[in-house]
Amino acid sequence: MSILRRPLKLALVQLATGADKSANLAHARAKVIEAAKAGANIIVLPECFNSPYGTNYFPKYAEQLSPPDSSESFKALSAVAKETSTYLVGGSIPEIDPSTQKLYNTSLVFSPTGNLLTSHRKLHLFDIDIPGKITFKESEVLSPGDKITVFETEYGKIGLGICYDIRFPELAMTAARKGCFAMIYPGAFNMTTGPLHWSLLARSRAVDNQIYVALCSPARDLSATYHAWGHSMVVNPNGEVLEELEDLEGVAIADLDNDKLEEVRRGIPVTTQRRFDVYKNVAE
Ligand SMILES: NC(=O)CC(=O)C(=O)O
Repeated sequence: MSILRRPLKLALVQLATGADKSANLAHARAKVIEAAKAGANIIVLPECFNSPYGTNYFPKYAEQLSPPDSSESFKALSAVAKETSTYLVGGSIPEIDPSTQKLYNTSLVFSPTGNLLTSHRKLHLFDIDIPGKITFKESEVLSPGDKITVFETEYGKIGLGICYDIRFPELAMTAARKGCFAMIYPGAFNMTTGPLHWSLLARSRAVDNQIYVALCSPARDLSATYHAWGHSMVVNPNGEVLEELEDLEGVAIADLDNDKLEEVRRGIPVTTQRRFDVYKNVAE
């Protein structure tokens, strides 16, 4: 059976965001509607699309996601998924768990009827220190998630990670082995790691697993404290970039189909040549 059951249009909304949450939500709604009008079936928003990205902002912008009525962002995302009858990968937002007071970087995914399909809490926290360039420590305020996220759509299964999660090939590999045709990562690389690794990692995860990979960034805002790299992109199972934006706001739309996936897997059959008898347990 095909792992991508029928062709689809995937849209990445590289959103220009600011400090006003309600304005960000309204703007996201307008861009999702624009993408849907262009024929998109699955639409993706960026990491931290309703707030600036930075450890000092997470507590201020955090929302409780249960019950859903308590979250302005949950309601807005669900409503626009339903209004446009599209699958919506709602980027990520800072979440607070009211029972533990812990904060998470969380992505919500909605079905075309506006129902929550799944949520993913960023598994690997972005803690880096590159002297003279960038120091960022999400773990000072955030807690990590503890599960792999794969969701079912009428097109097939999709794996979900957030930004830094892409640096861990085990996650994409596990999702691919569960039958996913794509990995989607809302993300916000920066002016140091963006040029170095953004495209390389997207293409690597695609080639490793012979799947589609999509990365969706906020647009770059030089007045913000964190300068996002932008360059939202869709890569095919051969590691070729199908669509890529620059740094400004925009919508990238790519056509995904099973023929390409099968052609790549037939041509270079690594998917069926794995030697799990030799590397049974990569965690050893
Ligand atoms: N922002 C992130 O989570 C990750 C990132 O910028 C990087 O890995 O580089």
